[in-house]
Amino acid sequence: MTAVDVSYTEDGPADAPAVVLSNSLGATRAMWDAQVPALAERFRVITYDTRGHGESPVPDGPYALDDLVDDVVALLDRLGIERAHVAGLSLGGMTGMRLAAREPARVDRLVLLCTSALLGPRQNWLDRARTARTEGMAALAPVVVGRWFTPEFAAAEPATVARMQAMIASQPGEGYAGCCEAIADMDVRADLPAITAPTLVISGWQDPATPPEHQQAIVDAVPGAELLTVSPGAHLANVEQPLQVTGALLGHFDAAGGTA
Ligand SMILES: O=C(O)CC1=CCC(=O)O1
Repeated sequence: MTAVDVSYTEDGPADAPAVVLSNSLGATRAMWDAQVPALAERFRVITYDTRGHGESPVPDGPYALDDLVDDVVALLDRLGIERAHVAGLSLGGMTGMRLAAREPARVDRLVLLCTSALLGPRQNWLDRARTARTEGMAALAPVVVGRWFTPEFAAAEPATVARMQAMIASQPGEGYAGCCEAIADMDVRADLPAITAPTLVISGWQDPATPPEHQQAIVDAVPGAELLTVSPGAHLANVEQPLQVTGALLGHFDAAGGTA
């Protein structure tokens, strides 16, 4: 499949080092709203909607992980960016791992949040894709959002949870299904030793979707990778723990030098 022109937003100084943020399945670039203002003080921040999500094109699925990587490379080319720091959560992290292994010259430093190098069972993803196509996203949204936050956060922040559930429900069924199929066939374990970008891996201690042992496996395989575990935190740890995660992103990317 050829790359699509994904929809994106730029924040921060155009001449600062670039940071690209890649969203999770069922989310849009708005999932990074808590991180962008602080990052944009020092970096040229590009958030985008993964194909099949938000305002990006929705080609017919299935998609492959390499399609999602091709879209990021095309975005970097479109923006004239040779090399960027990259952070991705869950599906975004899968894209980040494959991008960093396949196109090492394009990735400076890497942050992988609440993600996995192999996320089975395959049939579950194919079943979820079928539900998205036949019943629509409103059928999936309540279950999916239940994995995004700890019960304590959900009780304390019902408006945030409602907003996120609405975000999931508004995704195109075909686009969501195509990305489920990309996850079904995704296995980047062999890519991990080839990642040369300095890598920080972030776990949500209470994440039921990609539990911490998935991130530990990534840390064990990526040369020099470091692990940060946030708690309490479930799958969308950047939303539940915005200060800690934003600080970690800044610290990791700043180590390469940003705009003072
Ligand atoms: O939706 C889920 O179950 C969690 C998830 C897996 C990949 C992703 O991006 O989110």
